[in-house]
Amino acid sequence: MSGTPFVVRWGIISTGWIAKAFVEDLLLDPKTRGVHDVVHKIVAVGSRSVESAQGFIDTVAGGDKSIKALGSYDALVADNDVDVVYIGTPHTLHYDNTVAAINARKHVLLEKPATSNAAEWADLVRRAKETGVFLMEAMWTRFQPAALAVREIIEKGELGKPVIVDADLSGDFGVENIPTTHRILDPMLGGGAILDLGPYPLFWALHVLYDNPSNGSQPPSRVSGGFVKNARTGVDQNTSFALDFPSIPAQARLSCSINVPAREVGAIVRFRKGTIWVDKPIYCPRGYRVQWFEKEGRDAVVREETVKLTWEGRGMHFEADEVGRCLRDGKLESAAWTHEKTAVAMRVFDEVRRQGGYQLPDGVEKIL
Ligand SMILES: NC(=O)C1=CN([C@@H]2O[C@H](COP(=O)(O)OP(=O)(O)OC[C@H]3O[C@@H](n4cnc5c(N)ncnc54)[C@H](OP(=O)(O)O)[C@@H]3O)[C@@H](O)[C@H]2O)C=CC1
Ligand SMILES: O=C1OC[C@@H](O)[C@H](O)[C@H]1O
Repeated sequence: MSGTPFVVRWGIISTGWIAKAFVEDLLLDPKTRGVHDVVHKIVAVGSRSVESAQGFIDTVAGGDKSIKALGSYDALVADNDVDVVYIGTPHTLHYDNTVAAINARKHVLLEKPATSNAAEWADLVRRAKETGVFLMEAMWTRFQPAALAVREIIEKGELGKPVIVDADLSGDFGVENIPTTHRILDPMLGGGAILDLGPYPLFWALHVLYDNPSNGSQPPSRVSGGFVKNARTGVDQNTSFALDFPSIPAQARLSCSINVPAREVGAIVRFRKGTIWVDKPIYCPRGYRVQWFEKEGRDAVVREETVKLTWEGRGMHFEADEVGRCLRDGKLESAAWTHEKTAVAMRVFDEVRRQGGYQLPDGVEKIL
């Protein structure tokens, strides 16, 4: 492919675990994944302390002197060389950090879950549109090869319509021993399974069912959820939620837990004429298996295919490339992971928390 690649000039907010993982992927040469139209440049890293920003640049970016170390998030969003801000702070800070970035007229990619609740997200979308900046939740799974392949299989129609999506994401965070101020346990930081892990089982449901042509972009007609709470802080610990999509008709049965490891099979999509098993971890599957049945209602397997996918890096660069292309093309929203999909997700989380009786402490949600 010829032509000069579009340069995306990133400013990074925070220096925690995910910021490191994202930046490591940004630093990979896009050509290693066959991408020639977009390149990524890290312009600045903003942290609550300048030492942490510099330490991050030293350890993650080899001390690259062209990257500015900034001692506040305000300085980061004010930097004239930054086009788009990546936000990797804990969930309940996403809203304020994004408002600051939008007010500084920066485009934004913000980590999942987008916000603490649906009202905050709706407000961010309104602000981004009014200001004319791009905004996307960093649902990286949507842009990875496995999600694209599953979409293609469904569109071919050989398996018929999806009937059941069964997906779980769990992780054992050692909840008995970690400090109660850890982001997975602290209600002030939106702790618990639903907001941290829930976005991924929900992603597979939205990708397969909400986005299914027979659904006509209808949100789930019913959300039924429940959970066991963590004894130390009261955040949701073992959580399940079911979503009905009557126009298909289909149902998603989803779950997430913070005190057991991920199960062997990540997501299972069941059709009348076959099944797709998505490998774990469901946030970044590097393979899947498909079975075709003899005919509808007969589960004799006539064909089976196991696919393994490989790429360099973790897989966050795929979403970064999408951001670059949207900015290059002057789009304010990704057609693949739209504002509305994030809105549906946030409404589901609100409803599951409401049914389970998990209210964030007063003042955490900036808009109710
Ligand atoms: N897409 C994915 O695969 C993943 C996404 N995430 C998402 O990323 C977000 C952050 O998670 P993670 O990186 O694991 O968290 P970490 O605790 O590792 O990092 C969070 C960073 O946010 C900054 N921060 C600002 N205010 C606070 C505060 N009050 N308490 C703690 N940190 C603060 C700090 O950076 P500084 O000191 O530089 O200001 C800190 O290092 C979450 O929303 C999570 O859902 C997390 C893991 C994987
Ligand atoms: O997004 C995530 O994916 C991986 C999990 O381990 C992490 O807690 C979560 O934030």
